[in-house]
Amino acid sequence: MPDMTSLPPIAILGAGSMGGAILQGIIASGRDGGVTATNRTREKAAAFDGVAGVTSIALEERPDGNADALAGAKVVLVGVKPAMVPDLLREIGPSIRPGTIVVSLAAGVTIATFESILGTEVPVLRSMPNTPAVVGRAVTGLAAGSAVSDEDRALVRSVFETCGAVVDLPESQIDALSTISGSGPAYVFLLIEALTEAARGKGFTDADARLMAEQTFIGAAALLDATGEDPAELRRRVTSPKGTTERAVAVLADAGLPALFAEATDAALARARELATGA
Ligand SMILES: NC(=O)C1=CN([C@@H]2O[C@H](COP(=O)(O)OP(=O)(O)OC[C@H]3O[C@@H](n4cnc5c(N)ncnc54)[C@H](OP(=O)(O)O)[C@@H]3O)[C@@H](O)[C@H]2O)C=CC1
Ligand SMILES: O=C(O)[C@@H]1CCC=N1
Repeated sequence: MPDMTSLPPIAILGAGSMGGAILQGIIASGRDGGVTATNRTREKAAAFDGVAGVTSIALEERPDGNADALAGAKVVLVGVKPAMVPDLLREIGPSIRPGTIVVSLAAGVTIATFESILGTEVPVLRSMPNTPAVVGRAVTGLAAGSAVSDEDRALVRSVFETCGAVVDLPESQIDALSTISGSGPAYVFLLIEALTEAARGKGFTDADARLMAEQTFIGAAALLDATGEDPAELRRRVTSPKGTTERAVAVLADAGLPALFAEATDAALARARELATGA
């Protein structure tokens, strides 16, 4: 039986692409115990106006909104851009009550940076979710700082489990995970865009090109999900010996696709290390 116990009250400071995706995942799970979301502008806050269980605050209307959001929250998700994290932590530090758990969504920013501003007694975790949280299919990496108890960690894990799968890992591996699953949806969408472009190039209408490319990705992912088979075996079943797919796959293999992904993820990792220094 799925766990339907209510989550504690949660604050999401910065409910944009990622914080907003988690918010939607939590609400869709039906397990929310009340979520307060803040954004700078009214335009962004409006996305969650009227959503049951959500209090959506625009800081341009309510400048103390972040502190207000913290008032009743047990878990605080920090969802602003990495460069904005230190200023936000300095702002909210005085409002953090004993027992409040702070969880970063930010790429690169270390637990040590959080602790240097909030104090080492505040429980801090780093998470690295991805946007399929919206549909409950996220992968979230979770790393805990030294002030985090087993109970805190289990609670935060249960928050992210409403949005999909959770991988516990040491902080030293979270940037590497980010290059795979954090950024990964973008790689998949890029591949879909490229296949759509190839279809347009073969004379298909925009609508047909999109349908062919998008439904092929969705169908292939659903097949993988439903069968649990090795992707290499599923690929083999499409690739008839001396057939057409074999020729196409040979072109992609000759282009060094695995090496390209290794290079791309290395570049993402290097950027995460820059972000850690505030660059
Ligand atoms: N996008 C993704 O797929 C992923 C992102 N992340 C991380 O999530 C974080 C947010 O990224 P993303 O969601 O893409 O960025 P967005 O710009 O979409 O979201 C950031 C949000 O923060 C709001 N904001 C700005 N300043 C404040 C403030 N002082 N207090 C409260 N809210 C504020 C912004 O509101 P407004 O627009 O009104 O200014 C905006 O809605 C980053 O640290 C990123 O590394 C992690 C994993 C995946
Ligand atoms: O691009 C970024 O920096 C964030 C982290 C992973 C996905 N988006």
